Amino acid sequence: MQTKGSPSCCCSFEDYNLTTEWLLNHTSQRPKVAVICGSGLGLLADGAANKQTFRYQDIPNFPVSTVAGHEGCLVFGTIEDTSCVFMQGHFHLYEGYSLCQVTFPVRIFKLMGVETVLVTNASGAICPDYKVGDIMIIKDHINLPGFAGQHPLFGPNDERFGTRFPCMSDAYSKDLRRLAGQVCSELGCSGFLREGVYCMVSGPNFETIAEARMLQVLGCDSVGMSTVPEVTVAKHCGLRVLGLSLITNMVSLDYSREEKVNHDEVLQIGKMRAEVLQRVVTELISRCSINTH
Ligand SMILES: O=P(O)(O)O[C@@H]1C[C@H](O)[C@@H](CO)O1
Ligand code: HPA
Repeated sequence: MQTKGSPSCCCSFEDYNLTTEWLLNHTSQRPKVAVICGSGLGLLADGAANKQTFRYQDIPNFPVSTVAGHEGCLVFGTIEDTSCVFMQGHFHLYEGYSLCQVTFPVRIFKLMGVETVLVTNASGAICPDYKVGDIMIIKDHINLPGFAGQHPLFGPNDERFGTRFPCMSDAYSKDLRRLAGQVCSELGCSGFLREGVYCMVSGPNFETIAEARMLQVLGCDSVGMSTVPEVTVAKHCGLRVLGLSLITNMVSLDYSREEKVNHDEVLQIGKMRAEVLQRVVTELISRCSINTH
């Protein structure tokens, strides 16, 4: 693979194949569902049985996690009869990875036979009605880095994965969103369930107040530093996507507000909601292949 920071794709089809082959040779699992765990949400894998864990550093071509709250492990397992793979920790532009590296695992999952990707993250609330601890089903996203030329599909298009100009108006599966709503209400989460628009910024700094106000005007309900590249690449290669965002902090929209956000707080809220999110994810996986297309 080329060095970090390439402006366009730095991973060849051979790179993807090599990693896929390595994983297929090291596990008997053939996952149908992949779960990408956001900051502080690695515990989502705890609901799986028959677990087999690989450290990212031991998987050929895999990037490694450099951020607290991202364990850096790929966990295979089963939920009921569904074979799944969990990424305990994902990759970010702000770590110095190219978007091709950030999204590398998504194409590996596709080549392994995954059909559905469940992406989770931590985000700050722009919508003033939201509360810390809310779970937001992602209805749509704004790819702000994409507007500035940072896009995971920049560069020559590999038709083996998908078309040059993918449609993104239905990136988040309606069926899966409906199912997530149903599962959350059955598990008693309706009181803190939302559906909204997630905006990706590159980070690593949290937003200024002027930036936060701009995001509000743009129609964002929450803001974070991940997910959009993975979802874009997943949609490009025909995977079904569900996105769940945990609201870990209120973004300051007001110069008189004294609270200052920090990453420890983000991780702490993740811990607080990990158990309930784990139940939601486990239930969703056990039902998603039966109830949706
Ligand atoms: O990796 P995600 O998007 O879940 O985590 C958010 C964005 C930054 O990585 C971090 C900031 O606290 O949380
Ligand atoms: N802004 C950007 N990313 C985030 C935030 C935030 O307030 N909270 C968690 N990730």
